[in-house]
Amino acid sequence: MSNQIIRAEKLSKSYKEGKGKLSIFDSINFKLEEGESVAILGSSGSGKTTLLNLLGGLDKPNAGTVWVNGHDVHKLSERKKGLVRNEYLGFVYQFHHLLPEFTALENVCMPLLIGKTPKAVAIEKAKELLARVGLSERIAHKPSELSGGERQRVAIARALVNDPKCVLMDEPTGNLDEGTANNVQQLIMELKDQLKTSFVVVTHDLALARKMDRVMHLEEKTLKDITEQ
Ligand SMILES: Nc1ncnc2c1ncn2[C@@H]1O[C@H](COP(=O)(O)OP(=O)(O)OP(=O)(O)O)[C@@H](O)[C@H]1O
Repeated sequence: MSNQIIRAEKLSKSYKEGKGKLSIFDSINFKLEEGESVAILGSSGSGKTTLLNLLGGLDKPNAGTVWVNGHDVHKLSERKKGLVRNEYLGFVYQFHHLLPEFTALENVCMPLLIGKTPKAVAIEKAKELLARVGLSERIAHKPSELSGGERQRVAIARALVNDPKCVLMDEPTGNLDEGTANNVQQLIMELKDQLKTSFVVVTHDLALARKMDRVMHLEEKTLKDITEQ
């Protein structure tokens, strides 16, 4: 039997616009199996970030259902939704969203400490992840003392520290120069090959998208599988 990490059915999203509404998409379906990677492409403003936020339980749809590992996320209380997110999902954003006053190590520890993991265990796990992304020498640096690519590596380590079933990435290479973007792209590909984690990657980068198991295109309010095109 297939093991679906994320399933979305008949998702619709619109925003209020004056007296009317701005419809972003209508009745979208999406599914992601364990270990599978999916890229979401689409022009600017087509709703990619909005879709990712709905899949991750960060924003509510106007209609439709999202299940994360079988949990109907938008029916859960905020507290339970937070627990489901923390247990099953990791997030990487275009702008790393690291906490500026904390070191790389402390930033990566944070999801574990929120999940009540003992501090010594959290530190060991965070060090292991920082080594995996090639930052053993930078664990005591604060975000302002790291390069853009290094910050994004810390953000990826933080997203993985809870052993999530799935990592949702919103333009993870979008804010980086070409060389650094290639470097981070390479890391994502290594992690995809080494780990059992599923990935959903919103990107404008066709080369990165083509390396995922499936490629989806969000356009004119619908989501199409274009893997074979
Ligand atoms: N909170 C909001 N209120 C009103 N409109 C919004 C809101 N958030 C997003 N939008 C609109 O929804 C549309 C989709 O935005 P979204 O950020 O999902 O697009 P995107 O495909 O990720 O774009 P980009 O590639 O430029 O990041 C845009 O037209 C945007 O202006």
